[in-house]
Amino acid sequence: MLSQVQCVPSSLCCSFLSQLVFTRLLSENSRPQPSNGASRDTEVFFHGPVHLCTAGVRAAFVLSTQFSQSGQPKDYALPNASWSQGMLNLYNEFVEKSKDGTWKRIPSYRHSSDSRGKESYFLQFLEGEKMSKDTRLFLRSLDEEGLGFEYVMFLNPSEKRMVTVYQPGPYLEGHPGFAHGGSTAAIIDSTIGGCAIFVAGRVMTANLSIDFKNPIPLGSVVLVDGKVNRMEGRKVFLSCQVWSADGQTLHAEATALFIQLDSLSRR
Ligand SMILES: CCCCCCCCCCCCCCCC(=O)SCCNC(=O)CCNC(=O)[C@H](O)C(C)(C)COP(=O)(O)OP(=O)(O)OC[C@H]1O[C@@H](n2cnc3c(N)ncnc32)[C@H](O)[C@@H]1OP(=O)(O)O
Repeated sequence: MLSQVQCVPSSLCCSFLSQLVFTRLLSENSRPQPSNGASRDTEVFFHGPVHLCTAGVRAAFVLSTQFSQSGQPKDYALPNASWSQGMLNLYNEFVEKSKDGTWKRIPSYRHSSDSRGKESYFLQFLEGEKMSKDTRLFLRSLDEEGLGFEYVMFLNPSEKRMVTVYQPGPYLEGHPGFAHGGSTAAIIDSTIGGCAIFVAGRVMTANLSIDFKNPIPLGSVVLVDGKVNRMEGRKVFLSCQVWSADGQTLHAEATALFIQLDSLSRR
């Protein structure tokens, strides 16, 4: 694990740069788009066939990490090589529970603009808004598998409940060996955010209160279990618990208030 972590910064850097080069070789519509100014630097950096070859290999890798074989945006809420056996076990458990329709796996994309179609809530959320292709969803912002947020959400519509099977990676470190509390807040916010969206459509977090009970070891697997408790007008009240995979350790408890939005146009 250590060697993997140590080699990642340069690998991420290469990946980023080769993304930029690759976008120059593809049509304007290809993703990801280079950021402003960076492409000029990249042009200089990648002079010469060796660099271009390296860039091509890296670009192919990056492309394969962002698109499925069908050319559709990649769904990141599916197993990958970084998932531990514990993560796979819980995933399989919920896939099994989904067979009778009680639970439903929620697909997860890197860009809000990829999340179109009937599964999408982003489209509904951003209807009429400009959907940028230059942004990334926070929890899917890293290129390499296993370094950040590895997770899959399952929705139980009748219970208004969302469970996230979550494996925090080494780039989420706070205290040595443990997940940063902010990363835990982010996965809680997203889990209950999904619940609130299911119940109330366009919402934003107004308040999130977390009691951190036990630190979460990096690389461990936890269950983030959130649900809607009640709605009062535009206010959606939720609660959430974060448990170790074996159910023996309560890592965190949270309550939250989400507010249903009338419109984003005034923002
Ligand atoms: C099938 C489904 C699949 C889904 C699959 C999804 C999977 C993937 C999910 C990813 C999900 C990402 C989830 C990220 C969620 C963010 O992280 S959102 C980002 C963080 N939040 C923000 O930036 C919000 C900033 N705040 C604001 O914009 C505004 O303050 C708000 C929250 C929209 C509220 O403003 P407002 O609409 O003007 O409402 P306002 O009149 O102030 O308040 C309404 C009521 O709420 C009360 N209230 C407001 N704020 C508070 C507060 N902090 N405390 C207590 N009461 C409050 C007010 O007192 C008022 O009460 P009443 O007088 O009606 O009784």
